[in-house]
Amino acid sequence: YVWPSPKLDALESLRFNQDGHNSGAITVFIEPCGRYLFDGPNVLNSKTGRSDVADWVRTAYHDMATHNVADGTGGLDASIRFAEESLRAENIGDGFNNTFQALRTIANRYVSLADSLALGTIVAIENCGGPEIAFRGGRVDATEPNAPGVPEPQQDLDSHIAAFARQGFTQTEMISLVACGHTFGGVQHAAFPDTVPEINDPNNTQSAAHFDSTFTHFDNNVAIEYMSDTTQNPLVVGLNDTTNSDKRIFGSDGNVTMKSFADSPELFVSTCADLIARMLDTVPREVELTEIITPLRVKPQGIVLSLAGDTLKLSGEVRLWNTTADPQRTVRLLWDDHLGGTGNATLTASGVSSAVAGRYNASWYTFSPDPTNPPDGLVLLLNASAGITSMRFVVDGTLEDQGGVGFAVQDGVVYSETSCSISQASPSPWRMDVAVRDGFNPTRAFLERMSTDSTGRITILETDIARPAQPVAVNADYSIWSINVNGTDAVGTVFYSIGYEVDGVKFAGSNTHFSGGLASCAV
Ligand code: HEM
Repeated sequence: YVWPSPKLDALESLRFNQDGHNSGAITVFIEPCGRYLFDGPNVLNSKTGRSDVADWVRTAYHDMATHNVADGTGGLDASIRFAEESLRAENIGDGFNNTFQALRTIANRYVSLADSLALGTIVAIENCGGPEIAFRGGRVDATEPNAPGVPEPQQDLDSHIAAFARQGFTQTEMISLVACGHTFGGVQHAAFPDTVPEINDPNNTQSAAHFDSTFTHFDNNVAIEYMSDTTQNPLVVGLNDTTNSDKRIFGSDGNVTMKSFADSPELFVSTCADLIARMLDTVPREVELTEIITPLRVKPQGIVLSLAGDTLKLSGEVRLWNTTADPQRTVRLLWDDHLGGTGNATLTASGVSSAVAGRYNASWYTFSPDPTNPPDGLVLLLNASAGITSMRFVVDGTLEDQGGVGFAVQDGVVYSETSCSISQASPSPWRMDVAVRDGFNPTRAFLERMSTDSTGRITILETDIARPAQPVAVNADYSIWSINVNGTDAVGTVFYSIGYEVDGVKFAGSNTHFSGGLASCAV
């Protein structure tokens, strides 16, 4: 895709900025793989017998398992967040709540809760020994619970085959997908007291009986231990044969599939990569997923423009995919302006990141002319009359301009540094000044504020900024539109971006502002 595309940019960042610079939003919960959210931030390897990875993978399956291929209902749509669904007997346990407590933090206006569940599952599996999994975005959060339909261990083989067929999977795929999932985690005493006894182990305080000996990591031990009769899988060797669903499922083709997985880790890896991707891409019929998201080779990030008098301040970074730090590399930014001119700056290395358990690396460069000297050294100063229309990069002499289209930048509506604090009351009212470029002619400008609706979906509330009858010119090229932010809207924890509409097309603000640090309007 071509940058900028706010939704794909946001999904791509979560997908591919996994560790290191500008990353960690997901991996903080699953590195190391023995982490468990309910332990709090200081415990690296849980002594509960639980892990976030296992909770997320199980949540993804249970959320998807409501799908009905015949009528296209159900699927991965975060409907399991509704208490009515998560409290059903088929969804016993606190793992679903745990999962959304963590992954809700990465959801935003571009990333639905369902996409965050898919992203979390993929990033967790990739970083805990598993394969790279193709990711598509665009899942839509359900507004109500789905019909029941998650398989339960006491059900017979025929009903499991029928349940997976309804979800869109053959019997062989059922065997495989259960093995791919049950390489993580186990069965807990609290949820299944008749299947799993209490064991009073200080290193397994929730008495979890694990499916294989490497329960925080993806590997084919679930198959090796099953085939060699050394398995402790409580759904295979449980005392109550009625709940030995893995035994019935794994053995249902004479162990052909499980033997093939025990014999070939490569086959297990490739089969699971395909089936987990299909599981995550099983969505209600009306949902259209994006293409598989691949990393942009050169990607600007965090581009911010603001106006201060006759100067436009530009800050941001660029990520060079598939590169490592290299002091010899030179990266230059060229920007084209409204007057037909071009500016340029040499960028400074700002960090490195990695993804998919270190299989990919990226290096980052900041636009800051002098990163060690804030605040002035952090921004490039552009002449406001000339402005900016698009960017290009030159990496070691090679032009990077997205095949000639450049990296478009919009300077028609920007935050103005004349924004100010009206009073020190608490919450303290403030005035947001928005600078609108003469001739840009937006039909509307508005404040955007992230909110959640009654079903927990992220929405954007808009407040129109009135077009002034007599616009105040801030310089020869920009006029100010203002809005006062008062009352509870002005509390310092509420952040606003600036949206606008041109020729019937809405543009979202990319960076946020709040009352903190503003000078007094009176001065
Ligand atoms: C017939 C199908 C299935 C049955 C009957 C089944 C049954 C179970 C049961 C009883 C548990 C214990 C839950 C608890 O104690 O809270 C469990 C855990 C788990 N299941 Fe399944 N499962 C099935 C399919 C799957 C599939 C297809 C996946 C994913 C691809 C999956 C992933 C998991 C994971 C990761 C856990 C561990 C959760 C943890 O340790 O917190 N399961 N499953």
